[in-house]
Amino acid sequence: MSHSFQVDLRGIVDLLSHHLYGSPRVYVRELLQNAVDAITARRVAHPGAPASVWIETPGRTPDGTLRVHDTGVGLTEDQVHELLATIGRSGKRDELGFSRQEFLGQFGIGLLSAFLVADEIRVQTRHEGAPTVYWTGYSDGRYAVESGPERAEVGTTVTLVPRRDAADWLAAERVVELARTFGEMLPVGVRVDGELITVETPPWELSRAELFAYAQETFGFVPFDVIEVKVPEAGLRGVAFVLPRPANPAAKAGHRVYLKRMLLAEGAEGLLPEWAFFVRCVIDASELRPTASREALFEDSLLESVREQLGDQLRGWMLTLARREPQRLQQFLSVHNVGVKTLALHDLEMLRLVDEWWPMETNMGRMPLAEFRRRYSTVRYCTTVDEFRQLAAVAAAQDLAVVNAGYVYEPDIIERLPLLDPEVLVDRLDPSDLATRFDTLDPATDLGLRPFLAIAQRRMDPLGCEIVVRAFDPPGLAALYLVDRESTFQRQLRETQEVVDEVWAGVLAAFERAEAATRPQLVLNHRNPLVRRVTALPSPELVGLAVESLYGQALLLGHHPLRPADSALLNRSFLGLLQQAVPGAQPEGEN
Ligand SMILES: Nc1ncnc2c1ncn2[C@@H]1O[C@H](COP(=O)(O)OP(=O)(O)OP(=O)(O)O)[C@@H](O)[C@H]1O
Repeated sequence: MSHSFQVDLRGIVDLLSHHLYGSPRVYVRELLQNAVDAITARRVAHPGAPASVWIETPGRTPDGTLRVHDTGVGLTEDQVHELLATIGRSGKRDELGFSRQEFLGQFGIGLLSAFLVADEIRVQTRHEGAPTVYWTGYSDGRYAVESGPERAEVGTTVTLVPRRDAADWLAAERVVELARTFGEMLPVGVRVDGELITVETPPWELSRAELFAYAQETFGFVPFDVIEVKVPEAGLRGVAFVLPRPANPAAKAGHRVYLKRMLLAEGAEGLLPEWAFFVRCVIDASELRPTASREALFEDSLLESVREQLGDQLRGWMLTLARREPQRLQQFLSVHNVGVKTLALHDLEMLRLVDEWWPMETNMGRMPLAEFRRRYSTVRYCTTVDEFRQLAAVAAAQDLAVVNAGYVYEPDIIERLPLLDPEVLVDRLDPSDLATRFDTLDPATDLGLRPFLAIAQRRMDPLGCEIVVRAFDPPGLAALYLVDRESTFQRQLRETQEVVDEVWAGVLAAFERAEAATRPQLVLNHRNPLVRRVTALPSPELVGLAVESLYGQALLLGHHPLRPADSALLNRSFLGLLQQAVPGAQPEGEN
């Protein structure tokens, strides 16, 4: 023997209100949607049939109910039983059960959302050639069908008897606001208490000049540019507004999405590729699907294809700008370079665009990488801003052109340049290579410095640093602390070993190299007058203090991390020098 499921309507309404819909506000959307669909259905058979929807709010009706009237197709008594009173049954599917493309609704649950704000829903409806039917549904699951006076016109009136605690949701002001939010782009005129809330022209049909005004009114900014977008296979048309200010790449870009001209979401995600965070879109699509709550786009292969095509269109806009208005492209890049750089990591065209147009900081002035290559052939670069700041002037003085690739994605972009042209040479600057370009001293001077170097090296030994004296420009720079990449790695390795347990420390030890091969260098500049005086100091104690101070200053200048031993040294050398400098202090060796 077979039985039918029993449905507890209260449970279903609870499910809808707490788990499906974000807020009771959606009741306005669902009622508007049903009214518009009914008009669409009627116009299939009678294209000239009247098409209007009007809402009366409780303040305007004699019994304090909210009424939604439409001139749609109406329902017969049989349809009322089948469609209104059966949850999950929709008149908007074809014989095979597929949702029909011309309608907004598809799930057969929308009307239930009225129970979020009403205890009782009344439907008075007349289908062409059939008597008027009166249906009343209660939130406890009962419903009644009756006959009554004939409606003058074909169509439907849905009446909501407000639930006491939901009266706010039905107040005139709120209803106008919600009807406008959801329905202002609908192709059918909608009035609330006599006021027309639908717009004459939707944004995707506005002229360029009007679009700038629209963006200002809707989003509160004057866009950098407006881009028309289109994906015919999804019945999608719309506009992308380029933000005039940088957007946070981590913040999800939300777009105003309409499906068949009904608002789906003001902050819909997933419409554009993630990198396209520099635009806000307003689009309408007839073929994209909503989730059941109608608050987000359903993720399917069509949405994926839309994302790809919209991404192509935005990329195309940038490339056209590069060709026709390079100045404007540079302005755009100065605002949105992070987005474009992200794109350049995956896309050769974008890489080319960054290469040609994005002015990078270099120690020879700002210029795009392409120009840098034309002038200096090899793209030599620093990977941190600190390293660049420390070495830029010294490198320039040795005629070594260096790019500051210390900002996000720049090293990866530079490393990808050979994909554009295999001839391109890129080279990450190893600071210790710089020292090989410095001049060595003549043998006599070198010999004379031996005693000084012996004392200085003893002071540097506990710090694991090698001291050398070279001559280099600019003469104003007394000392440089140079760490090659390998020793930076080794230092990090040692620091990690100190904090991990024994097993890991053992594993990491396998990577450790002999210390001497990779010691950082403190390079003193013999062209600097102060350094020359320091090398000539008679007192070993003073030499030690001076060398320690130069070491500390070089560390600070290069923004190198200070270990506890370095901080202690800085402190000691500063106080030591102070003692030497302040008259009346204890003489050397008596402390
Ligand atoms: N104003 C109306 N005029 C004519 N028929 C209506 C009206 N409102 C509802 N109906 C009928 O009742 C059915 C159920 O409506 P309901 O809003 O619950 O679901 P739906 O619109 O089909 O789908 P969805 O859940 O996606 O909104 C509709 O398919 C339609 O046939």
